[in-house]
Amino acid sequence: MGVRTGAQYIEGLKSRKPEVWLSGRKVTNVFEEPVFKQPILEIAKLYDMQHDPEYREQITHICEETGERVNNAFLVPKSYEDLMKRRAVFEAFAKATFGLMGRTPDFLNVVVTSMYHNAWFFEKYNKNWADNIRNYYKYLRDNDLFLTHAIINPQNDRSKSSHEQKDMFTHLGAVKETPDGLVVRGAKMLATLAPITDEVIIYSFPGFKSGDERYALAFAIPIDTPGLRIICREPMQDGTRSLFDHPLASRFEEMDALLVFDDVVVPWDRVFLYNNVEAANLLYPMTGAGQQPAHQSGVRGLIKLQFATEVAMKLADSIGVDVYLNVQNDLGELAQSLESIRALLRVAELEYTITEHGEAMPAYIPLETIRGLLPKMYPRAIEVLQIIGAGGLLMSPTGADFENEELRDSIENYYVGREGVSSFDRVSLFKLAWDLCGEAFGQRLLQYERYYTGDPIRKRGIFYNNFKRMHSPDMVEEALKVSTLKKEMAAK
Ligand SMILES: Cc1cc2nc3c(=O)[nH]c(=O)nc-3n(C[C@H](O)[C@H](O)[C@H](O)COP(=O)(O)OP(=O)(O)OC[C@H]3O[C@@H](n4cnc5c(N)ncnc54)[C@H](O)[C@@H]3O)c2cc1C
Repeated sequence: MGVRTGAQYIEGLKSRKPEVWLSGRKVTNVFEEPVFKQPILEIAKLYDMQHDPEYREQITHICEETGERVNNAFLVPKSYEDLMKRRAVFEAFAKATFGLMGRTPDFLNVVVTSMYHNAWFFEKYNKNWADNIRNYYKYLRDNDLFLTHAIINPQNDRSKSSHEQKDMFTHLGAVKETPDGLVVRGAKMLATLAPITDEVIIYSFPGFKSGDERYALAFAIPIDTPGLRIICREPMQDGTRSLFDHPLASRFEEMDALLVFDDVVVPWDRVFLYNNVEAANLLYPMTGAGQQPAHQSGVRGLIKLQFATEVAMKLADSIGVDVYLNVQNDLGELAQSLESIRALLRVAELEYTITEHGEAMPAYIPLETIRGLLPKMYPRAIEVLQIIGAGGLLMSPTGADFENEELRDSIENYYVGREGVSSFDRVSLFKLAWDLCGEAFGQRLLQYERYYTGDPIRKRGIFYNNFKRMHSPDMVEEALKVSTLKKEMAAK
């Protein structure tokens, strides 16, 4: 089939009946559910972009194997030019969503593409696993599917490993083997956008210990597989809020969910790894499943930071406070953060390496530096928005107030900004800013930036250990050479 349209994506959703729980009730029709409707339409727009002459050549290519047009997320990058083709789709999708949707289809399609190219890793342990990941990649690519993923065990007792939890199947684990497939039971988190995807892929961050064999798993199944229950967190909007009052929160909410597997049968041809602690721990670092999507996250993070910076600049300008040094200082800081991330991303792309298996890999150090800095820079951008908007963020009337004749004079007089900024423009802008920095929607966006790629504290620890391994302190050794004391002592 090759690239789908938005309508085909929606048809796919309508053809499935996943078990989705939302605020205490079972959702019977995902597409008609108000909470999901607008986010579905936003994702559908991304699928339509693949056919739009403005984007088509930049974000898709003709697949050598099938002759069909497919998304660049499915391109195995072998050169700098290929990395740029992938960047084009990351950037186009991120710009279309202002960087506010992190798990757009390109994210996990890049993960599976990288696993496919590194099927040698699976082959080391089991030939069937390698065949399965190769076939799965082709299935995804040729049907242009949208995945969610759940790679974290639920937060129960973090001081104990999976096999030490009170219940053997609190964390997702294998129950038994059957001729039809592997039976799995237990939970995984935090499957963003799960209700509106086609399939789910399960794998894990490293950290399994001996005794955790049954939890050392990787597989993918359709999102409506019997026994798979999707329990959504409380929604942050009810799907009926006006676009004027909530221009972002009403459109871009990414639902997060806990996945519960109630004796789900995973067909054997969908099992990529099982019962092997070593393989489960090495999957993430050895297959590019961590590093390749960091390119997508870096591009997406840059656009999101750019968006927050632009909103802050426009907000300050609209009420004339950017004449003050303190405000210029805060805005200058955001602009410098933005430029730092932009530069790091370029370095990651320009300093790419080719792995021994022929895959172009954006550079680890700058990508991980982005991952380490954004969880500090983005919350700071949100703080600056709150500081500059101050009380004005809490005085916006609603769209309904604008439409009421009786209030017209008051609204037109008292909500205006600096000269040339009408009350309508000023209030619209402040509402946009409040969605980002005040609404529960905005707080989730902030929490996403802190945690979407794992615990930033442990990530930075891992980064430092890798940096230390890759970086010898030559300058210090050079500086210490001037002292002759060591030689004199050795001579004695
Ligand atoms: C908005 C959002 C969307 C997400 N989307 C997805 C998704 O689509 N798919 C997915 O799989 N995951 C997703 N995640 C989950 C994300 O991967 C995790 O939040 C992240 O890995 C951190 O794990 P945790 O939340 O369980 O925190 P924990 O690991 O429980 O950490 C909680 C606190 O305890 C500390 N801590 C815990 N264990 C240790 C330890 N061993 N050593 C030192 N300190 C420790 C941490 O530093 C942290 O402060 C999402 C998260 C968020 C917030």
